[in-house]
Amino acid sequence: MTVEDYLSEVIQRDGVAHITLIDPASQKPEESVRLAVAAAEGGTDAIMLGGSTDAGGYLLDMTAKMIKEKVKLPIILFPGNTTGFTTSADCVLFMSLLNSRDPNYIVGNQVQGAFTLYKVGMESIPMAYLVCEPGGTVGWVGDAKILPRKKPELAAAYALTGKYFGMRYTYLEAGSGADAPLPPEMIGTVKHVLKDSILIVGGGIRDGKSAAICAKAGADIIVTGTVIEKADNAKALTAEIVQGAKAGKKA
Ligand SMILES: CC(C)=CCC/C(C)=C/CC/C(C)=C/CC/C(C)=C/COP(=O)(O)OP(=O)(O)O
Ligand SMILES: O=P(O)(O)OC[C@@H](O)CO
Ligand SMILES: [Mg+2]
Repeated sequence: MTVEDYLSEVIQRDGVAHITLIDPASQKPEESVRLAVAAAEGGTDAIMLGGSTDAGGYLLDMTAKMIKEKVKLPIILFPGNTTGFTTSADCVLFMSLLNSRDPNYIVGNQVQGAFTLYKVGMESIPMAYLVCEPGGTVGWVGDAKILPRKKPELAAAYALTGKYFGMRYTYLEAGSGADAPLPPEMIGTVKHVLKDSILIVGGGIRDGKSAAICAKAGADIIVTGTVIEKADNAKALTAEIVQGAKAGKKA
């Protein structure tokens, strides 16, 4: 089964899926494996690997291989540039930062990576990546024209543009470690125009309650990274966030 079909099944079954983001550059591969195992035990649905600085290469490759040995969940690449590719994963989010001012993040990195992807034949999912306020490191690195939280219709216009380009996923990003998750009004406005297209929401989600709010507002997939990397008990916190999201969707 493709990763895309697997995630669609999870969303069909539970209303929402949860993905754990691990930045291979933030810790040694052994520590990333420990986090991935804890997240899997806590009920996450997939592992995503990526970072906006020092995005890939040897550490990414080692981390993906070692996680694959211990965790049965799909490993999805979330590349900051072409170094974010490794054949040791199952799928890549082939994304365009649509609200970037830098053509390299809209299409340039993708052109550089296209033939690698063609030759290895890895599954890829076309995705509109939209960086919203505050935007964090990725907003700076990706030279984004940050989408204001109080103007959800601007984010919705970008999301529709991605959809009309044929992108099946849209990722509404507040930036890793954002003080607060994106407002439900923004998530709801974007999901309203996307209809059946998949909406990922991430950045600043730290507990079950905020995961529930994002899911109820319209997120199909919730991503958490920073909190899990910093948690004393990554398994328990993942379980709280996963259960919060899934219960929130049904509420
Ligand atoms: C498809 C290909 C080959 C490349 C895509 C290139 C694009 C569009 C990149 C977008 C801009 C960018 C730098 C994205 C990185 C996304 C990412 C992995 C962010 C999250 O990483 P964390 O480690 O949580 O946070 P940091 O930002 O602190 O690293
Ligand atoms: O690290 P956090 O704040 O959970 O953000 C996750 C993800 O949206 C970052 O790309
Ligand atoms: Mg990082």
